Amino acid sequence: MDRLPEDYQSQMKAGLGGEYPAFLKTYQHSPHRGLRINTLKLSREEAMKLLPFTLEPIPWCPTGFFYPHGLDRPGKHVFHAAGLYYIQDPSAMAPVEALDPQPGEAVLDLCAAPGGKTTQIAAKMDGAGLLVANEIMAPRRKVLVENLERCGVVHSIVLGERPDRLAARFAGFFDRILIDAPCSGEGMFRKDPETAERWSLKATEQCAVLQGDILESAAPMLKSGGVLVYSTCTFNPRENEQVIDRFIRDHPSFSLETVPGHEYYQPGRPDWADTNQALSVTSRLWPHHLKGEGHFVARLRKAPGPEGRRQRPGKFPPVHGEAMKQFKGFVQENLKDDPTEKPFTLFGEHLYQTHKNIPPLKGMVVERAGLHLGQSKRSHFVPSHAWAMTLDPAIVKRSVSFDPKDPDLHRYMMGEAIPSDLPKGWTLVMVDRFPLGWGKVSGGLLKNHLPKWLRWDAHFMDESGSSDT
Ligand SMILES: C[S@@+](CC[C@H](N)C(=O)[O-])C[C@H]1O[C@@H](n2cnc3c(N)ncnc32)[C@H](O)[C@@H]1O
Repeated sequence: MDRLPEDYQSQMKAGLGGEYPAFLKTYQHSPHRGLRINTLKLSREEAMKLLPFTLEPIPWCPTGFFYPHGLDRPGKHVFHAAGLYYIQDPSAMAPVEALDPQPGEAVLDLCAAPGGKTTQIAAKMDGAGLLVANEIMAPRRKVLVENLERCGVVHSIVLGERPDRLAARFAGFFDRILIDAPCSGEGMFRKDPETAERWSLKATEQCAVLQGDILESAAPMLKSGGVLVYSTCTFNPRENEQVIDRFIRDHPSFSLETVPGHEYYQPGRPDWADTNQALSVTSRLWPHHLKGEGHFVARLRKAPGPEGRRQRPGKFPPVHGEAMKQFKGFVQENLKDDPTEKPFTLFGEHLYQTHKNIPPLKGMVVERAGLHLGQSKRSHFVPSHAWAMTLDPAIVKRSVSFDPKDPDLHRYMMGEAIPSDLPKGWTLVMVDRFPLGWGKVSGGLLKNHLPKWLRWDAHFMDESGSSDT
Protein backbone atom coordinates (compact mmCIF):
# COMPACT_ATOMS: atom_id res chain seq x y z
CA MET A 1 0.00 0.00 0.00
CA ASP A 2 1.78 3.13 -1.25
CA ARG A 3 -0.02 6.01 0.32
CA LEU A 4 -2.98 6.38 2.66
CA PRO A 5 -5.04 9.61 2.41
CA GLU A 6 -3.83 12.08 5.03
CA ASP A 7 -7.28 12.91 6.41
CA TYR A 8 -7.88 9.19 6.76
CA GLN A 9 -4.65 8.72 8.70
CA SER A 10 -5.45 11.63 11.04
CA GLN A 11 -8.96 10.32 11.64
CA MET A 12 -7.77 6.80 12.42
CA LYS A 13 -4.98 8.06 14.65
CA ALA A 14 -7.40 10.19 16.67
CA GLY A 15 -9.93 7.36 16.94
CA LEU A 16 -7.60 4.45 17.68
CA GLY A 17 -5.13 6.24 19.94
CA GLY A 18 -2.59 3.72 21.30
CA GLU A 19 -3.81 1.00 18.91
CA TYR A 20 -2.98 3.08 15.85
CA PRO A 21 0.61 1.80 15.28
CA ALA A 22 -0.61 -1.83 15.30
CA PHE A 23 -3.40 -0.89 12.87
CA LEU A 24 -1.00 0.96 10.57
CA LYS A 25 1.37 -1.99 10.53
CA THR A 26 -1.30 -4.19 8.90
CA TYR A 27 -0.75 -2.22 5.66
CA GLN A 28 2.70 -3.80 5.42
CA HIS A 29 1.15 -7.25 4.99
CA SER A 30 -0.89 -8.81 2.19
CA PRO A 31 -4.60 -9.38 2.74
CA HIS A 32 -5.71 -12.66 4.31
CA ARG A 33 -7.53 -14.87 1.86
CA GLY A 34 -10.65 -16.87 2.53
CA LEU A 35 -13.10 -19.18 0.85
CA ARG A 36 -16.47 -20.37 2.02
CA ILE A 37 -17.80 -23.85 1.26
CA ASN A 38 -21.07 -23.81 -0.66
CA THR A 39 -23.11 -26.29 1.35
CA LEU A 40 -25.78 -26.29 -1.36
CA LYS A 41 -23.30 -28.50 -3.25
CA LEU A 42 -21.36 -30.43 -0.59
CA SER A 43 -20.88 -30.59 3.14
CA ARG A 44 -17.97 -29.01 4.98
CA GLU A 45 -16.58 -32.50 5.67
CA GLU A 46 -16.85 -33.57 2.03
CA ALA A 47 -15.14 -30.34 0.98
CA MET A 48 -12.29 -30.86 3.40
CA LYS A 49 -11.62 -34.27 1.87
CA LEU A 50 -12.03 -33.17 -1.74
CA LEU A 51 -10.47 -29.73 -2.06
CA PRO A 52 -6.75 -29.81 -2.87
CA PHE A 53 -5.96 -26.66 -0.88
CA THR A 54 -4.37 -25.97 2.49
CA LEU A 55 -7.38 -24.94 4.53
CA GLU A 56 -7.45 -23.44 8.02
CA PRO A 57 -10.86 -22.93 9.69
CA ILE A 58 -12.12 -19.39 10.20
CA PRO A 59 -13.32 -19.22 13.81
CA TRP A 60 -16.40 -17.03 13.19
CA CYS A 61 -17.78 -18.87 10.15
CA PRO A 62 -18.21 -22.68 10.32
CA THR A 63 -18.01 -23.03 6.52
CA GLY A 64 -15.18 -20.52 6.08
CA PHE A 65 -11.47 -21.27 5.65
CA PHE A 66 -8.29 -19.27 5.24
CA TYR A 67 -6.06 -20.41 2.39
CA PRO A 68 -2.48 -19.45 1.57
CA HIS A 69 -2.61 -17.25 -1.49
CA GLY A 70 1.07 -17.83 -2.27
CA LEU A 71 0.45 -21.59 -2.62
CA ASP A 72 -3.13 -22.08 -3.75
CA ARG A 73 -5.26 -20.41 -6.42
CA PRO A 74 -8.78 -21.74 -5.70
CA GLY A 75 -10.31 -19.05 -7.96
CA LYS A 76 -8.62 -20.71 -10.93
CA HIS A 77 -9.60 -24.28 -10.09
CA VAL A 78 -12.41 -26.02 -11.93
CA PHE A 79 -14.11 -26.65 -8.56
CA HIS A 80 -14.67 -22.89 -8.43
CA ALA A 81 -16.51 -23.05 -11.77
CA ALA A 82 -18.57 -25.90 -10.26
CA GLY A 83 -19.63 -23.58 -7.42
CA LEU A 84 -18.16 -25.70 -4.62
CA TYR A 85 -16.98 -22.55 -2.79
CA TYR A 86 -17.03 -18.77 -2.89
CA ILE A 87 -13.87 -16.73 -2.47
CA GLN A 88 -14.57 -14.15 0.20
CA ASP A 89 -12.68 -11.90 2.58
CA PRO A 90 -12.82 -13.72 5.93
CA SER A 91 -14.25 -10.67 7.73
CA ALA A 92 -17.00 -10.36 5.08
CA MET A 93 -18.34 -13.72 6.31
CA ALA A 94 -19.41 -12.16 9.64
CA PRO A 95 -22.61 -10.28 8.63
CA VAL A 96 -24.51 -13.36 7.40
CA GLU A 97 -23.44 -15.34 10.47
CA ALA A 98 -25.02 -12.47 12.42
CA LEU A 99 -28.16 -12.50 10.25
CA ASP A 100 -28.60 -16.26 10.80
CA PRO A 101 -31.21 -16.84 8.05
CA GLN A 102 -33.28 -20.01 8.33
CA PRO A 103 -34.79 -22.37 5.73
CA GLY A 104 -38.36 -21.38 4.87
CA GLU A 105 -37.99 -17.69 5.66
CA ALA A 106 -38.38 -14.65 3.40
CA VAL A 107 -35.02 -12.89 3.32
CA LEU A 108 -33.95 -9.69 1.57
CA ASP A 109 -30.35 -8.92 0.64
CA LEU A 110 -30.82 -5.26 -0.24
CA CYS A 111 -27.34 -4.36 -1.56
CA ALA A 112 -26.37 -7.72 -2.95
CA ALA A 113 -23.70 -7.61 -5.71
CA PRO A 114 -21.38 -9.32 -6.33
CA GLY A 115 -23.17 -11.85 -4.14
CA GLY A 116 -20.72 -13.06 -1.49
CA LYS A 117 -23.28 -12.61 1.22
CA THR A 118 -26.25 -13.60 -0.96
CA THR A 119 -24.70 -16.99 -1.70
CA GLN A 120 -23.90 -17.40 2.01
CA ILE A 121 -27.55 -16.65 2.88
CA ALA A 122 -28.71 -19.09 0.19
CA ALA A 123 -26.54 -21.87 1.62
CA LYS A 124 -27.96 -21.29 5.09
CA MET A 125 -31.53 -21.34 3.74
CA ASP A 126 -30.77 -24.67 2.03
CA GLY A 127 -33.12 -24.08 -0.90
CA ALA A 128 -36.25 -23.47 1.21
CA GLY A 129 -38.05 -20.13 1.42
CA LEU A 130 -37.56 -17.01 -0.67
CA LEU A 131 -34.37 -15.02 -1.08
CA VAL A 132 -34.76 -11.63 -2.75
CA ALA A 133 -31.40 -10.31 -3.95
CA ASN A 134 -31.46 -6.66 -4.96
CA GLU A 135 -28.70 -4.74 -6.71
CA ILE A 136 -29.22 -1.28 -8.12
CA MET A 137 -26.21 -1.19 -10.50
CA ALA A 138 -26.84 -3.13 -13.71
CA PRO A 139 -23.27 -4.32 -14.45
CA ARG A 140 -22.83 -5.50 -10.86
CA ARG A 141 -26.21 -7.24 -11.06
CA LYS A 142 -24.92 -9.40 -13.93
CA VAL A 143 -22.04 -10.60 -11.73
CA LEU A 144 -24.50 -11.28 -8.91
CA VAL A 145 -26.58 -13.47 -11.23
CA GLU A 146 -23.49 -15.34 -12.41
CA ASN A 147 -22.48 -16.08 -8.84
CA LEU A 148 -25.97 -17.23 -7.85
CA GLU A 149 -26.04 -19.50 -10.89
CA ARG A 150 -22.57 -20.89 -10.27
CA CYS A 151 -23.54 -21.70 -6.68
CA GLY A 152 -26.73 -23.46 -7.79
CA VAL A 153 -29.18 -21.20 -5.95
CA VAL A 154 -32.76 -22.22 -6.77
CA HIS A 155 -34.98 -20.13 -4.54
CA SER A 156 -33.98 -16.54 -5.29
CA ILE A 157 -35.30 -13.69 -7.37
CA VAL A 158 -32.99 -10.89 -8.46
CA LEU A 159 -34.25 -7.31 -8.59
CA GLY A 160 -32.56 -4.05 -9.50
CA GLU A 161 -34.48 -1.43 -7.58
CA ARG A 162 -34.03 1.63 -5.42
CA PRO A 163 -34.68 0.64 -1.80
CA ASP A 164 -37.54 3.16 -1.43
CA ARG A 165 -39.32 1.65 -4.45
CA LEU A 166 -38.98 -1.83 -2.94
CA ALA A 167 -40.39 -0.54 0.35
CA ALA A 168 -43.60 0.48 -1.41
CA ARG A 169 -44.19 -3.15 -2.53
CA PHE A 170 -42.74 -5.29 0.25
CA ALA A 171 -44.26 -3.74 3.41
CA GLY A 172 -43.92 -6.12 6.39
CA PHE A 173 -42.77 -8.94 4.07
CA PHE A 174 -39.35 -10.13 5.23
CA ASP A 175 -38.28 -12.20 8.24
CA ARG A 176 -34.70 -10.97 7.82
CA ILE A 177 -33.00 -8.18 5.93
CA LEU A 178 -29.32 -7.68 5.24
CA ILE A 179 -28.05 -4.20 4.41
CA ASP A 180 -24.42 -4.60 3.40
CA ALA A 181 -24.31 -0.93 2.64
CA PRO A 182 -22.37 0.95 -0.04
CA CYS A 183 -19.58 2.63 1.90
CA SER A 184 -16.26 4.43 1.64
CA GLY A 185 -14.53 1.02 1.73
CA GLU A 186 -11.73 1.79 4.17
CA GLY A 187 -11.44 -1.95 4.80
CA MET A 188 -10.66 -2.43 1.09
CA PHE A 189 -7.55 -0.25 0.91
CA ARG A 190 -5.14 -3.18 1.23
CA LYS A 191 -6.91 -5.28 -1.37
CA ASP A 192 -7.89 -2.51 -3.75
CA PRO A 193 -5.67 0.60 -3.48
CA GLU A 194 -7.96 2.48 -5.92
CA THR A 195 -10.55 2.65 -3.13
CA ALA A 196 -8.02 4.70 -1.17
CA GLU A 197 -7.56 7.04 -4.14
CA ARG A 198 -11.31 7.69 -4.32
CA TRP A 199 -11.64 8.24 -0.54
CA SER A 200 -12.39 11.71 0.89
CA LEU A 201 -14.03 13.09 4.02
CA LYS A 202 -16.82 14.41 1.80
CA ALA A 203 -17.39 10.93 0.35
CA THR A 204 -17.73 9.39 3.83
CA GLU A 205 -20.31 12.07 4.64
CA GLN A 206 -22.25 11.29 1.45
CA CYS A 207 -22.11 7.57 2.21
CA ALA A 208 -23.51 8.19 5.71
CA VAL A 209 -26.52 10.03 4.26
CA LEU A 210 -27.14 7.26 1.72
CA GLN A 211 -26.79 4.57 4.41
CA GLY A 212 -29.36 6.38 6.59
CA ASP A 213 -31.76 6.53 3.62
CA ILE A 214 -31.30 2.82 2.85
CA LEU A 215 -32.00 1.88 6.48
CA GLU A 216 -35.07 4.13 6.42
CA SER A 217 -36.41 2.24 3.37
CA ALA A 218 -35.58 -1.19 4.80
CA ALA A 219 -37.32 -0.64 8.17
CA PRO A 220 -40.95 -0.98 6.93
CA MET A 221 -40.10 -4.07 4.85
CA LEU A 222 -39.23 -6.07 7.97
CA LYS A 223 -41.92 -8.11 9.73
CA SER A 224 -42.57 -7.33 13.38
CA GLY A 225 -40.13 -9.43 15.39
CA GLY A 226 -37.81 -9.66 12.36
CA VAL A 227 -34.02 -9.24 12.28
CA LEU A 228 -32.10 -6.63 10.33
CA VAL A 229 -28.33 -6.71 9.98
CA TYR A 230 -26.44 -3.61 8.91
CA SER A 231 -22.82 -3.99 7.82
CA THR A 232 -20.08 -2.08 6.04
CA CYS A 233 -16.49 -2.75 5.05
CA THR A 234 -15.37 0.63 6.34
CA PHE A 235 -13.93 1.73 9.69
CA ASN A 236 -15.44 5.22 9.68
CA PRO A 237 -17.63 5.91 12.74
CA ARG A 238 -19.65 8.34 10.63
CA GLU A 239 -20.83 5.37 8.51
CA ASN A 240 -21.13 2.86 11.33
CA GLU A 241 -21.90 3.71 14.96
CA GLN A 242 -23.29 7.14 14.05
CA VAL A 243 -25.65 5.79 11.37
CA ILE A 244 -26.99 3.13 13.75
CA ASP A 245 -27.22 5.57 16.65
CA ARG A 246 -29.36 7.89 14.56
CA PHE A 247 -31.52 5.02 13.28
CA ILE A 248 -32.37 3.58 16.69
CA ARG A 249 -33.13 7.02 18.09
CA ASP A 250 -35.54 7.66 15.19
CA HIS A 251 -37.05 4.14 15.32
CA PRO A 252 -37.90 3.11 18.90
CA SER A 253 -39.41 -0.16 17.61
CA PHE A 254 -35.87 -1.32 16.72
CA SER A 255 -33.35 -2.40 19.31
CA LEU A 256 -29.78 -3.64 19.06
CA GLU A 257 -28.93 -7.24 19.87
CA THR A 258 -25.52 -8.72 20.56
CA VAL A 259 -24.00 -9.81 17.27
CA PRO A 260 -23.66 -13.62 17.21
CA GLY A 261 -19.92 -14.32 17.10
CA HIS A 262 -19.26 -11.12 19.08
CA GLU A 263 -16.65 -13.00 21.13
CA TYR A 264 -14.39 -13.23 18.07
CA TYR A 265 -14.61 -9.50 17.34
CA GLN A 266 -14.05 -6.16 19.05
CA PRO A 267 -17.09 -4.25 20.29
CA GLY A 268 -18.46 -1.19 18.46
CA ARG A 269 -17.48 2.13 19.98
CA PRO A 270 -20.20 4.07 21.87
CA ASP A 271 -17.61 6.84 22.42
CA TRP A 272 -17.61 7.39 18.66
CA ALA A 273 -21.37 8.10 18.62
CA ASP A 274 -22.62 10.30 21.39
CA THR A 275 -21.73 7.67 24.06
CA ASN A 276 -24.85 5.66 23.24
CA GLN A 277 -23.99 2.54 25.30
CA ALA A 278 -26.43 0.38 23.32
CA LEU A 279 -23.80 0.39 20.56
CA SER A 280 -21.39 -1.73 22.58
CA VAL A 281 -23.16 -4.89 21.28
CA THR A 282 -22.31 -4.02 17.68
CA SER A 283 -19.13 -5.60 16.34
CA ARG A 284 -16.01 -4.38 14.69
CA LEU A 285 -13.63 -6.66 12.85
CA TRP A 286 -10.24 -4.96 12.85
CA PRO A 287 -7.30 -6.17 10.75
CA HIS A 288 -4.93 -5.74 13.71
CA HIS A 289 -7.09 -8.00 15.89
CA LEU A 290 -8.01 -10.80 13.47
CA LYS A 291 -7.13 -12.20 10.07
CA GLY A 292 -9.46 -10.21 7.80
CA GLU A 293 -9.76 -6.87 6.05
CA GLY A 294 -12.29 -5.31 8.42
CA HIS A 295 -16.04 -4.95 8.84
CA PHE A 296 -18.66 -3.35 11.05
CA VAL A 297 -21.76 -5.38 11.97
CA ALA A 298 -24.92 -4.36 13.83
CA ARG A 299 -27.88 -6.65 14.45
CA LEU A 300 -31.26 -5.06 15.12
CA ARG A 301 -34.63 -6.56 15.97
CA LYS A 302 -37.99 -5.00 15.26
CA ALA A 303 -40.30 -5.29 18.26
CA PRO A 304 -43.14 -7.82 17.98
CA GLY A 305 -46.44 -6.12 17.25
CA PRO A 306 -49.39 -6.05 14.90
CA GLU A 307 -48.50 -6.52 11.26
CA GLY A 308 -49.30 -3.65 8.93
CA ARG A 309 -51.04 -4.13 5.61
CA ARG A 310 -49.18 -6.33 3.16
CA GLN A 311 -49.56 -6.25 -0.58
CA ARG A 312 -51.60 -9.08 -2.08
CA PRO A 313 -49.48 -11.56 -4.07
CA GLY A 314 -49.02 -10.47 -7.66
CA LYS A 315 -49.40 -12.52 -10.81
CA PHE A 316 -46.49 -13.33 -13.07
CA PRO A 317 -46.96 -13.50 -16.85
CA PRO A 318 -48.44 -16.95 -17.63
CA VAL A 319 -46.71 -19.60 -19.72
CA HIS A 320 -48.48 -20.27 -23.02
CA GLY A 321 -49.27 -23.87 -23.97
CA GLU A 322 -46.61 -24.22 -26.67
CA ALA A 323 -43.75 -23.18 -24.34
CA MET A 324 -44.97 -25.57 -21.65
CA LYS A 325 -45.24 -28.38 -24.17
CA GLN A 326 -41.65 -27.80 -25.30
CA PHE A 327 -40.41 -27.74 -21.72
CA LYS A 328 -42.26 -30.94 -20.79
CA GLY A 329 -40.89 -32.57 -23.94
CA PHE A 330 -37.36 -31.62 -22.86
CA VAL A 331 -37.92 -33.05 -19.37
CA GLN A 332 -39.28 -36.30 -20.77
CA GLU A 333 -36.44 -36.75 -23.21
CA ASN A 334 -33.56 -35.81 -20.92
CA LEU A 335 -34.49 -36.35 -17.27
CA LYS A 336 -35.64 -39.39 -15.29
CA ASP A 337 -37.67 -37.20 -12.96
CA ASP A 338 -39.01 -33.64 -13.07
CA PRO A 339 -37.34 -31.61 -10.30
CA THR A 340 -39.20 -28.37 -11.05
CA GLU A 341 -42.05 -26.92 -9.05
CA LYS A 342 -44.88 -24.60 -9.99
CA PRO A 343 -45.45 -21.74 -10.54
CA PHE A 344 -43.71 -21.05 -13.83
CA THR A 345 -43.55 -17.80 -15.68
CA LEU A 346 -42.41 -16.70 -19.12
CA PHE A 347 -40.55 -13.44 -19.75
CA GLY A 348 -40.26 -13.19 -23.53
CA GLU A 349 -38.75 -16.55 -24.54
CA HIS A 350 -37.33 -17.21 -21.06
CA LEU A 351 -38.96 -19.74 -18.78
CA TYR A 352 -38.53 -19.43 -14.99
CA GLN A 353 -39.53 -21.46 -12.00
CA THR A 354 -40.78 -18.69 -9.73
CA HIS A 355 -42.38 -18.26 -6.30
CA LYS A 356 -45.85 -18.02 -4.84
CA ASN A 357 -46.93 -15.13 -2.66
CA ILE A 358 -44.66 -12.42 -4.04
CA PRO A 359 -46.07 -8.91 -4.22
CA PRO A 360 -46.68 -7.62 -7.76
CA LEU A 361 -43.41 -6.81 -9.50
CA LYS A 362 -44.94 -4.99 -12.48
CA GLY A 363 -42.92 -1.89 -13.32
CA MET A 364 -39.90 -3.08 -11.33
CA VAL A 365 -36.50 -4.07 -12.67
CA VAL A 366 -36.69 -7.88 -12.56
CA GLU A 367 -33.32 -9.39 -13.52
CA ARG A 368 -34.33 -12.94 -12.64
CA ALA A 369 -37.91 -13.93 -11.80
CA GLY A 370 -36.68 -17.12 -10.16
CA LEU A 371 -34.65 -20.07 -11.41
CA HIS A 372 -34.00 -19.62 -15.13
CA LEU A 373 -34.92 -22.95 -16.74
CA GLY A 374 -34.22 -22.10 -20.34
CA GLN A 375 -35.44 -20.61 -23.58
CA SER A 376 -38.47 -21.61 -25.51
CA LYS A 377 -37.41 -21.26 -29.14
CA ARG A 378 -39.75 -21.57 -32.10
CA SER A 379 -39.52 -25.37 -32.31
CA HIS A 380 -37.62 -26.56 -29.25
CA PHE A 381 -36.51 -25.83 -25.69
CA VAL A 382 -32.90 -24.87 -24.86
CA PRO A 383 -32.03 -25.60 -21.21
CA SER A 384 -30.19 -22.90 -19.27
CA HIS A 385 -26.78 -23.02 -17.68
CA ALA A 386 -28.40 -21.89 -14.40
CA TRP A 387 -30.62 -24.97 -14.37
CA ALA A 388 -27.72 -27.31 -15.18
CA MET A 389 -25.91 -26.00 -12.11
CA THR A 390 -28.81 -27.03 -9.83
CA LEU A 391 -29.47 -30.50 -11.24
CA ASP A 392 -28.99 -33.69 -9.29
CA PRO A 393 -26.89 -35.92 -11.60
CA ALA A 394 -28.98 -38.93 -10.50
CA ILE A 395 -32.03 -37.64 -12.40
CA VAL A 396 -30.25 -36.80 -15.65
CA LYS A 397 -30.45 -39.41 -18.41
CA ARG A 398 -27.08 -38.55 -20.00
CA SER A 399 -24.08 -37.20 -18.15
CA VAL A 400 -20.31 -37.34 -18.21
CA SER A 401 -18.04 -36.72 -15.24
CA PHE A 402 -14.38 -35.78 -15.66
CA ASP A 403 -11.48 -35.92 -13.30
CA PRO A 404 -10.30 -32.35 -12.46
CA LYS A 405 -6.99 -33.05 -14.22
CA ASP A 406 -8.46 -34.59 -17.39
CA PRO A 407 -7.28 -32.57 -20.43
CA ASP A 408 -10.75 -33.02 -21.98
CA LEU A 409 -12.25 -31.17 -19.04
CA HIS A 410 -9.92 -28.25 -19.66
CA ARG A 411 -10.94 -28.29 -23.31
CA TYR A 412 -14.57 -28.15 -22.22
CA MET A 413 -13.82 -25.18 -19.96
CA MET A 414 -12.09 -23.45 -22.90
CA GLY A 415 -15.28 -23.81 -24.93
CA GLU A 416 -14.10 -26.57 -27.24
CA ALA A 417 -16.03 -29.58 -28.54
CA ILE A 418 -14.71 -32.96 -27.37
CA PRO A 419 -14.73 -36.25 -29.37
CA SER A 420 -17.30 -38.49 -27.72
CA ASP A 421 -18.92 -41.89 -28.18
CA LEU A 422 -21.72 -41.06 -25.72
CA PRO A 423 -25.35 -41.45 -26.86
CA LYS A 424 -26.82 -38.49 -28.77
CA GLY A 425 -28.53 -35.65 -26.91
CA TRP A 426 -28.25 -33.12 -24.09
CA THR A 427 -25.57 -34.23 -21.63
CA LEU A 428 -24.76 -32.82 -18.20
CA VAL A 429 -21.00 -32.19 -18.02
CA MET A 430 -19.50 -32.58 -14.56
CA VAL A 431 -16.27 -32.56 -12.61
CA ASP A 432 -16.14 -35.23 -9.91
CA ARG A 433 -19.96 -35.53 -10.23
CA PHE A 434 -20.58 -31.78 -9.73
CA PRO A 435 -22.36 -30.07 -12.66
CA LEU A 436 -20.41 -27.58 -14.76
CA GLY A 437 -22.83 -27.03 -17.62
CA TRP A 438 -24.43 -28.58 -20.68
CA GLY A 439 -22.97 -30.31 -23.66
CA LYS A 440 -24.85 -31.90 -26.57
CA VAL A 441 -23.63 -35.03 -28.26
CA SER A 442 -24.06 -35.44 -31.99
CA GLY A 443 -21.93 -36.82 -34.81
CA GLY A 444 -19.31 -38.22 -32.40
CA LEU A 445 -18.72 -34.88 -30.70
CA LEU A 446 -19.73 -33.45 -27.33
CA LYS A 447 -20.62 -29.92 -28.44
CA ASN A 448 -19.96 -27.19 -25.96
CA HIS A 449 -22.87 -25.27 -24.39
CA LEU A 450 -20.94 -23.51 -21.64
CA PRO A 451 -21.93 -19.81 -21.87
CA LYS A 452 -19.24 -17.84 -23.71
CA TRP A 453 -18.60 -15.48 -20.81
CA LEU A 454 -17.77 -18.39 -18.48
CA ARG A 455 -15.21 -20.02 -20.75
CA TRP A 456 -11.59 -20.02 -19.73
CA ASP A 457 -9.15 -18.25 -21.96
CA ALA A 458 -5.36 -18.16 -22.13
CA HIS A 459 -5.32 -15.19 -19.75
CA PHE A 460 -7.35 -17.10 -17.16
CA MET A 461 -5.10 -20.13 -17.46
CA ASP A 462 -1.96 -18.01 -16.90
CA GLU A 463 -1.04 -19.02 -13.37
CA SER A 464 1.14 -15.93 -13.00
CA GLY A 465 -2.10 -13.90 -12.59
CA SER A 466 -1.81 -12.09 -9.28
CA SER A 467 -5.31 -12.35 -7.88
CA ASP A 468 -8.16 -14.76 -7.50
CA THR A 469 -11.59 -13.81 -8.71
C1 LIG B 1 -20.72 -3.35 -0.16
S1 LIG B 1 -21.44 -3.63 -1.67
C2 LIG B 1 -22.31 -5.13 -1.42
C3 LIG B 1 -21.44 -6.34 -1.36
C4 LIG B 1 -22.25 -7.62 -1.32
N1 LIG B 1 -23.18 -7.61 -0.22
C5 LIG B 1 -21.39 -8.86 -1.20
O1 LIG B 1 -21.17 -9.36 -0.11
O2 LIG B 1 -20.93 -9.36 -2.25
C6 LIG B 1 -22.75 -2.47 -1.68
C7 LIG B 1 -23.65 -2.54 -2.90
O3 LIG B 1 -24.65 -1.51 -2.75
C8 LIG B 1 -24.97 -1.04 -4.04
N2 LIG B 1 -25.59 0.31 -3.97
C9 LIG B 1 -25.06 1.47 -4.39
N3 LIG B 1 -25.93 2.48 -4.21
C10 LIG B 1 -27.03 1.96 -3.66
C11 LIG B 1 -28.28 2.48 -3.26
N4 LIG B 1 -28.57 3.76 -3.38
N5 LIG B 1 -29.17 1.63 -2.74
C12 LIG B 1 -28.90 0.31 -2.64
N6 LIG B 1 -27.73 -0.24 -3.00
C13 LIG B 1 -26.82 0.57 -3.51
C14 LIG B 1 -23.64 -1.04 -4.77
O4 LIG B 1 -23.84 -1.09 -6.17
C15 LIG B 1 -22.96 -2.27 -4.22
O5 LIG B 1 -23.11 -3.38 -5.07
